[in-house]
Amino acid sequence: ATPDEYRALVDEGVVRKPFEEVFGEGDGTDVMGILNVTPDSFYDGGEHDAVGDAVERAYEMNAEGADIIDIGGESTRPGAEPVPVEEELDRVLPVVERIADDLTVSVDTRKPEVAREALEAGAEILNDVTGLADPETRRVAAEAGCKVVAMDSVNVPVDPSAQSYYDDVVTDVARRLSETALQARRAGVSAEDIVLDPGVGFGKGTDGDLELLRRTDEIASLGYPVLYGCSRKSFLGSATGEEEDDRLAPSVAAHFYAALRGASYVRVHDVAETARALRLAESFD
Ligand SMILES: Nc1nc2ncc(COP(=O)(O)OP(=O)(O)O)nc2c(=O)[nH]1
Repeated sequence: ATPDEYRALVDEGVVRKPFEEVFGEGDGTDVMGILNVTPDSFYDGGEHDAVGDAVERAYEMNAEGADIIDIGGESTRPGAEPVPVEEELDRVLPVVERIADDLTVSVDTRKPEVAREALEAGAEILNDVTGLADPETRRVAAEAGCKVVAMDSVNVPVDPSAQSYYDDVVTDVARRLSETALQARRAGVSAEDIVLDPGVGFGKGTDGDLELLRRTDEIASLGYPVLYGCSRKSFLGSATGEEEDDRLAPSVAAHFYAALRGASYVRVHDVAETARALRLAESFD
């Protein structure tokens, strides 16, 4: 939407977010640093203190400019091994407990039990790739009064009977995200605690991911802060032709662009490089 179209939507009360926050000054874009506490990250069969390593990495990301540390105990990659609740708790809780007093922690989980215990241990944000599809998770978030990142994951339709009426991925994702936000609010999650995330890399295909990035401003004009998580994702490799490299440059460029087009948060592996690029974006304001 252009600023004029957006202003008209605000006047009609269609969208909630103040105009200037989406198109104007705003307070910049926050960096969410990714801290995977999964076997293929820190755990090497218990050879040495995996919790200590994770804690060290959390403080390192904070020093590099991360505003939030996103702790995940289960990979969401398609085909990844599901992790039992107890195991996910054993991976996540010790790290949350060690850093939550100093750092802003989000917990990246699909399980209400993990959400509840991580929030009790001091996490302030629930990051749910299923968009709080589980009613129990919505109850946990409402009771905790925490911030939530609700991500669109196409294989978890909010309303199973709703078909994708559009042939346009951005309209389709925007519709599902609006339904996701309404579903959370009906469960008692406050509107100002909701961050929406189009779920780049989750079932939209390379073209869909590129379109969601290109039209960040349309997702950002839904009336809620948005988070983009493009870091090192395969669509960046396909789009730039470097299939196997670490995709650092396209990841930083993607989040720089998303920030300019209205994203309030970016979820990244490479915190220092991204934080520096965002300072350039903020200098444009
Ligand atoms: N809100 C949000 N959460 C997410 N969690 C995991 C992944 C991808 O998970 P995975 O492929 O396991 O890798 P990593 O956690 O290293 O990004 N992507 C997102 C995302 O885009 N948005």
